[in-house]
Amino acid sequence: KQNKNLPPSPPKLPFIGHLHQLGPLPHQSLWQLSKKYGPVMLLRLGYLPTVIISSAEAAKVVLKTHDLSSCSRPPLHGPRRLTYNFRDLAFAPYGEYWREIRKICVLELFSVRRVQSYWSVREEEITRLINSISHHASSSSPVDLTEKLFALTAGMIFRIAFGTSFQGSDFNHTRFNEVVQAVEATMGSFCAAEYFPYVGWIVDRLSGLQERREKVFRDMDTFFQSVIDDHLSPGRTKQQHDDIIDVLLKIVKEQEGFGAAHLTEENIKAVLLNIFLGGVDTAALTMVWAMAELAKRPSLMKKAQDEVRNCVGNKGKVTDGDTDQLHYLKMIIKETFRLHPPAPLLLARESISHFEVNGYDIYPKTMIQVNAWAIGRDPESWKDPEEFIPERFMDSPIDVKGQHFELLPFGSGRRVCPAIYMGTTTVELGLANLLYSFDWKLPNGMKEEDIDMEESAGLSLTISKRTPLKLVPEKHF
Ligand code: HEM
Repeated sequence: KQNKNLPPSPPKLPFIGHLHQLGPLPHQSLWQLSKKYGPVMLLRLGYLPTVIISSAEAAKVVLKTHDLSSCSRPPLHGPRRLTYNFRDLAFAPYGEYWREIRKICVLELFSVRRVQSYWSVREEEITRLINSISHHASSSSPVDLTEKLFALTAGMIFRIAFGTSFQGSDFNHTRFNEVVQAVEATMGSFCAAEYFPYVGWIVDRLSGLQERREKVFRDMDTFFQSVIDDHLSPGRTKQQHDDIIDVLLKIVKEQEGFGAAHLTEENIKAVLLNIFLGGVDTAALTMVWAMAELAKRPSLMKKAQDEVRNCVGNKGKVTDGDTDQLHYLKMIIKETFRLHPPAPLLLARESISHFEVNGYDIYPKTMIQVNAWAIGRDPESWKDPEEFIPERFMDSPIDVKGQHFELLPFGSGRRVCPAIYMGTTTVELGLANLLYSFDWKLPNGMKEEDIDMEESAGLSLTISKRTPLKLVPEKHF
């Protein structure tokens, strides 16, 4: 194409293209590159043409103006096997199947009504968390908040999906955690076949990746199948509320409300995988980063505690209905999402048809990565972008639902996270209870500036804090 106007690119190396530019924290390397090459940049990752978007303005053009042209997902080798050949929601290409499964998930699994019906699960799991932290408070010993908050979200999602708690189930939750972690590690592993067609699979076979992926797939499949079989067994006692497997099994049985495609148990397992990958890490990471930012700034911590304690009084715990009034806490959460979006590059998209961004041509089958992490730090959109200032959201209309392109923790457009309500409810309730029930001190000898705010390196879809957050709780209520 003679007249094509491609986005700017850094110099590339033969064969590997720009892969060497990615570094251990790809969103940070891409942010640095965007300062030189601009908010719309073209990279070649091996053979894969990839456009990186790093400003709110360009993100709006891609995710809003040209949402339809850019809303597919690249058929990556990493997730292919683990999602039963893209029979899930998150990695499925755009088309009839994705539209139908998305409709079901939005209406049946993530609706406000459904999420509210799980209020008792949330409250019981939070009570369990508070009780376990109270043990540390009585001995004034530091508590590993990273571990506790991951246990909280895993416990909630496990019960919401499977209708039974870790404690009351026949399923070994240590085994379950191992399976989920192995899936995440495999998805995040460097996969040569992604970038080098025809020859990459040889590298993956030699490095053992293919074999590891196959093993992880078999473990995950066996686990999900045993839970499904348990739900189908005639002797099973019915729970008060349908869990996610009940809802999906009903749809598979009746095949109702689903268009041309035929749903099977494989689709249930693939969607369950999305729920575990999407639901556990994201909310836990957000709470860990928020507590770390507050521990660094005791005056903000005190302000948030005063708000929640004044609002809830002596009730003993914060419940679902209370969080609506916690305006300062909501500002803290937005500020945490701005500086620490759990999925810094969202999920990769793939263009379906030609369109233009800032005058540059984007051709079909181009991978598109929106760097939400870089956009949250863009001085064009934010004053003092590196500072943690929740008050910046006072009297501001900016929210996280995908309409304000300077703040995109859940993405935007057709592929926006379908579980925003579920995610924010968990984060709000978890943080509100931690702030209500305890005062938080730093372990002996540690100063605010000693708190490690570095991110852990890796190719995984989410970013965590490099070191676990350990704080000493003092019981308040
Ligand atoms: C703080 C919590 C959460 C954050 C920050 C978050 C973030 C995201 C992001 C950035 C995307 C990609 C959006 C895009 O491509 O434009 C996404 C998609 C998705 N999320 Fe979430 N998420 C959260 C909670 C959850 C939960 C609790 C679930 C399920 C239980 C979930 C399930 C999904 C699914 C299935 C998709 C794929 C949607 C599609 O491709 O059509 N997420 N999420």
